[in-house]
Amino acid sequence: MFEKYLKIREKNSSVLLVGLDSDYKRINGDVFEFNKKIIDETHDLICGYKINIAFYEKLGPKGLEILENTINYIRQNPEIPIILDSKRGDIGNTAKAYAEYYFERLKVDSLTINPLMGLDTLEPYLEYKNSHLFALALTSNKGAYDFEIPEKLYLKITEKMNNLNKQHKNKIGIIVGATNSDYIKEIVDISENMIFLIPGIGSQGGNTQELFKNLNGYKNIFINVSRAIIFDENPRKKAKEFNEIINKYYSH
Ligand SMILES: O=c1ccn([C@@H]2O[C@H](COP(=O)(O)O)[C@@H](O)[C@H]2O)c(=O)[nH]1
Repeated sequence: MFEKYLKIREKNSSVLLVGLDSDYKRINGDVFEFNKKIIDETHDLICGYKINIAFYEKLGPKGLEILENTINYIRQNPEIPIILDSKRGDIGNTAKAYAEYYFERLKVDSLTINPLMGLDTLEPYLEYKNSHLFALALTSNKGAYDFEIPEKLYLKITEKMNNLNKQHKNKIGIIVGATNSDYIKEIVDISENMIFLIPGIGSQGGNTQELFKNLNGYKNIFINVSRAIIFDENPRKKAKEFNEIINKYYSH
């Protein structure tokens, strides 16, 4: 996934990660056709797609079929990284079951995980040769102020993930929210090569200029935008606009 990321970032001059949070309640018609249109309109402007599994699980078996069809459709262009946002975290035996579905059957490039239960819960995923994980570190919601920020968990998680990333040769990244970007400075200081997956720009109101000030030139980033692109009346135009704003601050 790391190599794929570097290649497409350069090819498309983009760090934009479009989120397929395709809530059927906001879609008139077929969810797969909706995704297909977004992918057709944006594939040359993006650095990857993030698919949040919640919007597919809530449709039951049909939703999982749409999820698989969407992944297969994106995979027709094997250069594009696919991140499954499932925020899993469980004991090894259960993590192994998740890993089988995500990496053997769906064959996604990366998965979001919740590292709260400890490093042993990540091992089943890392056994796969080409697997990659994004660990929640500093989330974009106000609840980040309940535990992550006051207990400095975001720094402890970053430190552990940075070490793990060195051991596992770029198979780990972290999630850091643009809405709490003041704390990103400290994260940058202790991160070496990990990719940051950054949600919070767009519908959640994160400030792009502030974010880049705090990133202080850190290069390995994905900036996720979901609702503000996919539910716009012109997703291609919107994706271009986000890309332009981001590229005002990001030098490729
Ligand atoms: O801290 C986090 C972790 C994950 N997310 C996810 O990112 C997208 C954001 O969607 P928008 O529509 O651009 O707000 C969504 O899938 C979240 O579950 C996050 O927002 N914050």
